[in-house]
Amino acid sequence: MKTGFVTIFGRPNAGKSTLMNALMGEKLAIVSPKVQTTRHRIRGIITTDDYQIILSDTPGIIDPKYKLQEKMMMAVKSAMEDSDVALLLVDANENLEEASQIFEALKLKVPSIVVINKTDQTSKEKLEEVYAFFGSKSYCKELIGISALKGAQLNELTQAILKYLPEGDPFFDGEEMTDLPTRFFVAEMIREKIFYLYKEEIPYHTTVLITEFKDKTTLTKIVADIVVQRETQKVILLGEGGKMIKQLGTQARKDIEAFLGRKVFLELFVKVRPKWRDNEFMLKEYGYY
Ligand SMILES: Nc1nc2c(ncn2[C@@H]2O[C@H](COP(=O)(O)OP(=O)(O)OP(=O)(O)O)[C@@H](O)[C@H]2O)c(=O)[nH]1
Repeated sequence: MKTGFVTIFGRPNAGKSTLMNALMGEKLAIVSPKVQTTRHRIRGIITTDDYQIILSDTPGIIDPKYKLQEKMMMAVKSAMEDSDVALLLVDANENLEEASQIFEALKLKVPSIVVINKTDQTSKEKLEEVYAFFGSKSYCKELIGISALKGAQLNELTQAILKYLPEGDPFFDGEEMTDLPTRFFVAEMIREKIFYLYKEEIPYHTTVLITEFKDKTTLTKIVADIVVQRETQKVILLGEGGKMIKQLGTQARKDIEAFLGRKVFLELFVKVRPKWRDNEFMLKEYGYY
């Protein structure tokens, strides 16, 4: 059996989370059109009779400006240290030179597959240019074009990954899909809705903390704090007469119900915690290690 750790690296918005979900056939990682949606390393486990791939989605690689972003980059680093294969994901339409510089700077010691994403919205000529560009790079063991969104060429990608995975016994039970707790995904689903519903900086100043999670006979009761940095952000989150937070709650609850497969009672509170993104203690409390 082939077993090993595969990490998806790439710049913000390359489509890492979309690829992770497409390979898993399940939505584990949250996705949004905004950059820096992913803040943690998220592990998904794919087990078949022939292989176990332990896939990691990582935050987009950036130059950190505040402590939260430093933590995000530490998540990238820790994923780097225990991978057998790296997927270097690039949006076919992004700046290739900048993407390549980042891949080079990772100084990966493991085989790297350059994965060109978003081929569904890329012209043939442009794709040829991208292939030629990465094909000549020394870190590129293998080159493959996909569309994570449309699910194109994913079998080919899996076959390419398997070529480089070592033989070994599975690390996880075949039934397990992730090593992260349910609460984590619930908080992420709320966070995803914030990325969709609120404009500009709001999602970047916000985090979500699950404070209560109780399975009752007919439903699961979930209470969460939405943490922001300033009073003005709290006002925006709530919206006029609480309109926005109500919408957020309804949308998040629907996703959580589908995820848990049972009815959910979701209660949301907005808390102001000045400068939480730069506070080591609060970052820990909110799950950023
Ligand atoms: N057209 C097209 N869009 C895609 C594809 N893959 C991802 N996207 C879109 O690109 C955007 C970013 O996708 P994500 O999966 O959140 O990207 P990410 O790399 O995880 O982003 P960060 O969290 O910023 O690191 C979303 O709007 C996706 O729907 C693709 O193959 N084709």
